[in-house]
Amino acid sequence: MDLQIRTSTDAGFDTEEWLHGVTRGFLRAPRMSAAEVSEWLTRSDPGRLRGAFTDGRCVATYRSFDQRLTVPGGTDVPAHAVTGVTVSPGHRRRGLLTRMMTADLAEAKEGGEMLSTLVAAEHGIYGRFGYGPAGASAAYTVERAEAGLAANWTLPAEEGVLDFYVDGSLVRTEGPELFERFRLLHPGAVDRPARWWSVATGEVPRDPAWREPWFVVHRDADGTLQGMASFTTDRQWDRGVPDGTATVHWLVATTPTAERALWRSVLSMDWVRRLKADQLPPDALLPELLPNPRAARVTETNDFLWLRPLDVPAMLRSRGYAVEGELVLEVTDPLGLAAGRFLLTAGPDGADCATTTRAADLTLDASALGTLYLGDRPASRLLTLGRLAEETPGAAHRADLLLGTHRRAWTPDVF
Ligand SMILES: CC(=O)SCCNC(=O)CCNC(=O)[C@H](O)C(C)(C)COP(=O)(O)OP(=O)(O)OC[C@H]1O[C@@H](n2cnc3c(N)ncnc32)[C@H](O)[C@@H]1OP(=O)(O)O
Repeated sequence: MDLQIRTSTDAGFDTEEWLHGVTRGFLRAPRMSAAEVSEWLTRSDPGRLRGAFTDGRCVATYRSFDQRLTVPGGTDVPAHAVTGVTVSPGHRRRGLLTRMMTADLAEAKEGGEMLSTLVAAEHGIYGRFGYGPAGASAAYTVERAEAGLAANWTLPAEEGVLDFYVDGSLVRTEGPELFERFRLLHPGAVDRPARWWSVATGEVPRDPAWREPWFVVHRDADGTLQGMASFTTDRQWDRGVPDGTATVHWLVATTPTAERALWRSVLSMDWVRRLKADQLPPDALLPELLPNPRAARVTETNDFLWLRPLDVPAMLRSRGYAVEGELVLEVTDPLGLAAGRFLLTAGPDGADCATTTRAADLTLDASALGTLYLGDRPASRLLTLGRLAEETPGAAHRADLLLGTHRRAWTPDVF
C-alpha cells in the first residue's frame, strides 16, 4: 500500500488526521473530540509537523517547534524541541521514525539551530540519533506525621503572605511573569507557551475525569509574587477511600522563603497526611525545608530531558562557566551534523569556541556532549562509563571543573 511521509507545508497534509494519529500513538483515545481538535488548531503553535499517511490514515507522527532552554549561567538559548513522536504498531521497525527524525534534524541544522531537545518515552530510542540524557527528575513522597511540622504552623508575617484557593484566571494573568523569573534560575527549564497555562487551569476542554486543581500563591512582605503551586487531593475524586494524599503538580518559587512556605502550607492543611510530587529535581530542596528531612523519600528517579548538539561552537559559547579553563573536544556524530574538533576557552567573563587543529583532550560522540552540556553529569563519570575517551591525562577532571554546576539540571515540565 502507498505510504508517504508529508510535512505540514505539503499539499494533502491532513492536520486533523495527524492529531488523531498522535492520540492513538500515545494510546490516549482512538480519536480526539471535535472540541479538542478545534482547540488545538486555534491555540497551538503547530510548529513543524511530519506524518506518514497511507490510505488517508496517519500511521506515524512527529513534531518539532521553537523552544527556549535555560543553560548554566542563567541565560536562555533557542532550542529545536521534538515531541509527538509516534509510529502505529503495525508500521514499527520499518524506519519511519528514522526517516522523519533525520530529515528534521538536517533541516534544523540547515536553519542554524544550535541544539535539539526532547523528553524520551524510553531510554533506548534516541541515543542513536545523537541525543544524550542531560537532566534528571525525581518523584518524592512526604509523610506529614514524620515531617516534624508544628500542628499550628503558619507563615510568619515578615516572610510574606500565602493566598489559598486563588482562581485559575489569576494564575493565567500573573503566572507567566513569575515563571519567566523562575525558569532562568534553573538550567534545563524550558518556556511555557500560552497554551500551557490554559491547559493547566482548565480553560480548555479536558477529559471528564479531570478535576480543577487548587492554586496557592506566595507574595513577599513587599507584595511581590514569589511563588505559585498547583495541587489536587484524593478527596476530589469519587473513587476509593481518601487516605489524605495531596499531589503537587507544579510548584515554582523564586526565593527559598517562597519555596519553603508553599511546601509547608500544603503539608499543613487539614485532611492532608501525605504529599506527593512527581516532577522534581533529584537534588530538590524539599527534604531540607522540613524540620525532619527524612520524612521526604525519593520514590523514583528518571532521565528526563535529552539534548542533541547541532552547532557545537554556538552552544558552548552560550552557556556560563564558573572557572577559567581550556578544553579541546573531538566530537564524532553518527549523523554528521555536529562533528569536528573544537577549542573551548571559557571563564566567568565569557567563552569562545571555534574549530581547531590542536590535539584533542577528550574524544566523545554528540550524545555524550549532549549529556555534558548542562553540567548534570561530570565528564569523569562518562569516562568511567566508557562514553568518552581521555586523550590528555587529567582532561576529564578539567572538564568536570569547567562544565560543572552547583545544582542539577531540571526540566519542570513535560513537552
Ligand atoms: C519525544 C517523544 O515524543 S517520545 C515518544 C516516543 N513514542 C512512543 O513511545 C510511542 C510508542 N512507540 C512508537 O511509536 C515507536 O516504537 C517509536 C516511535 C518509538 C519508534 O518508531 P519506529 O518507526 O519503529 O523506529 P525505527 O524503525 O526508525 O527504528 C529505528 C531504530 O530504533 C530502534 N528502536 C525503536 N524504538 C525503540 C525502543 N522503544 N527501544 C529501543 N530501540 C528502539 C529500532 O529497533 C531501530 O533500530 P535498528 O535500526 O538497529 O533496527
